[in-house]
Amino acid sequence: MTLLHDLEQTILTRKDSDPDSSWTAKLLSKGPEKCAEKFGEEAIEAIIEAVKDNKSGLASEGADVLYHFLVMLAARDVALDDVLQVLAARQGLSGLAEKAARPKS
Ligand SMILES: N=c1c2ncn([C@@H]3O[C@H](COP(=O)(O)OP(=O)(O)OP(=O)(O)O)[C@@H](O)[C@H]3O)c2ncn1[C@@H]1O[C@H](COP(=O)(O)O)[C@@H](O)[C@H]1O
Repeated sequence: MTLLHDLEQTILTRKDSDPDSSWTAKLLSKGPEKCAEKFGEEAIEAIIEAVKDNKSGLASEGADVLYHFLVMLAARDVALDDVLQVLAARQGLSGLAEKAARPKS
């Protein structure tokens, strides 16, 4: 399991959680459209840091982008592995896509 897979699993558990119990649960309770909107906001914040060449800011906003991307995927029932398999296939690794997406821990 990768760190992103672990985070995906945590986010999925929040789908059944009380919205008042966590930020993730609250965001998911607002629906896929709100999750997508939030992802867009975070992406813009990352773009701003990249344009400013603020490396630490870009790393921090990049983490927000990855987290909100996973929330957006979860809200639409798309698995991280579905995304990673597309990437792997583009590298000519379609037969090895699952292995590439989910290295043994
Ligand atoms: N990785 C993250 C993560 N990254 C960013 N965020 C939250 O995303 C929110 C977005 O930042 P903003 O500044 O836009 O938030 P805001 O201004 O409070 O929100 P708005 O008023 O704009 O809606 C912040 O509240 C951050 O804390 C995260 N919240 C949770 N996680 C992880 O998700 C998992 C589940 O966390 P809980 O939701 O706390 O259960 C844990 O592993 C957490 O580490």
